[in-house]
Amino acid sequence: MTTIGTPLSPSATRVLLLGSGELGKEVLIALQRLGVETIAVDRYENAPGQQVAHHARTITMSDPAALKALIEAEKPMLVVPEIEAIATPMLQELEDAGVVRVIPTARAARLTMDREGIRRLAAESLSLPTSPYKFCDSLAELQAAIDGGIGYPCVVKPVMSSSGKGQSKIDGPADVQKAWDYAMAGGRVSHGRVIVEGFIDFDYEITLLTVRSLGADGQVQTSFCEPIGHLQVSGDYVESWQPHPMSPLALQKAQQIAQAVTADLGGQGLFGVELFVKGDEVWFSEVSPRPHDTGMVTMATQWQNEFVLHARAILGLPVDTTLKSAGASAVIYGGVDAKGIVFDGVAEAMRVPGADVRLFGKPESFVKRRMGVALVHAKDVDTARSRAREAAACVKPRVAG
Ligand SMILES: Nc1ncnc2c1ncn2[C@@H]1O[C@H](COP(=O)(O)OP(=O)(O)OP(=O)(O)O)[C@@H](O)[C@H]1O
Ligand SMILES: NCC(=O)N[C@@H]1O[C@H](COP(=O)([O-])[O-])[C@@H](O)[C@H]1O
Ligand SMILES: [Mg+2]
Repeated sequence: MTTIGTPLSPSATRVLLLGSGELGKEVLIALQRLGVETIAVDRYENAPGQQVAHHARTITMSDPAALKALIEAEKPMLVVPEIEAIATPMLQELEDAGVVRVIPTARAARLTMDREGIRRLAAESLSLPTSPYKFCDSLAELQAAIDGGIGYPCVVKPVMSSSGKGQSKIDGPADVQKAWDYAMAGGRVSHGRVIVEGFIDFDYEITLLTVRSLGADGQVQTSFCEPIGHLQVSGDYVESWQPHPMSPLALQKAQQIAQAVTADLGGQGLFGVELFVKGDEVWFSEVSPRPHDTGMVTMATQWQNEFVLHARAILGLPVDTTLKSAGASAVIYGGVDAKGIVFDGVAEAMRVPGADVRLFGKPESFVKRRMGVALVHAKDVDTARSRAREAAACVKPRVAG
């Protein structure tokens, strides 16, 4: 039975988020609405989620000692990782010692923290279809992996990175050195290791949001949201839409893959399972054991968006993954390198039929930093996509003053 206490009192249900960017901010809002006491942690001050939580803490989350000290001091009921770059072996230690429960599990956070853990689990332990791949620790190893079977074109990524940071496509021998150097500069934590993957020439790619929640019988049950289609540029998402049409066979395979990988990772919560699809063929790409950036579209399309679903699932509450409307999201990038920027054109964006805008409130903008998102609901996905692009284009970030 789920019991929720009163925030800021001895009975409080305390939840600590490790990472408080745009995704964490919405999870925190969902938790606040349920009367949960929230602690928002990030690597820098005034992160989006820190602006809406009861408490804000700033630490180096990849430092095991700092992480342990924080969790022991805060004594949360649940620790919810929101980003990959966390000292996950320490989370595992604390979970094993019974100090905290990690969402969905410490093992899931550890395996998905870098590309190697989750790829080996999916391809080698669960025998799920993936692109061919090799892990390499030097430029020479990278070249040997390509020559030894991965071939061209291929994709190189730092083992620890997200949102496409340090990722590039190699079309031929002339690109190899550049891809290696770019990966070395782009990882979240300095690591000399990369994955090189054979390029999958997919028709489309989706995120299948998958929820592990408790049923009335107290057993974990798995539910799926409608597939989310998305468009990525340089490994970073720029547009997403829901529902994405799929053949019955491809959808069935996608759900089977999502079921297998989330069941193995275990625990309760929402997962973003990334899949490539060509005809009826489906490949597993990766999984986030937490809300997914492309899933921001669910703020416009579902009765319970992905953040509400995550909050409810982790607390043992029932979930409903039903679609409310077709819709789309389009990313608003910073466009400038500056602190304390301002946004013009928000009203114009909101005048686009069915449109809404989220500005994340990040204290510092970079040209390619995601600062906001346009969300649109419409009668069909094509209309929603063009309106979301139109709304996002109305918003013009600039240096203040
Ligand atoms: N093997 C591949 N074949 C074809 N395209 C690929 C391959 N690997 C990655 N991509 C493209 O690059 C995108 C980003 O890759 P991936 O999801 O591995 O990176 P990421 O940095 O983890 O991104 P995010 O954190 O946003 O999920 C994919 O969504 C896909 O569009
Ligand atoms: N693909 C993963 C993803 O979208 N993660 C989201 O981006 C934030 C980091 O943004 P930042 O790099 O701008 O600080 C994370 O905190 C999370 O909300
Ligand atoms: Mg991805």
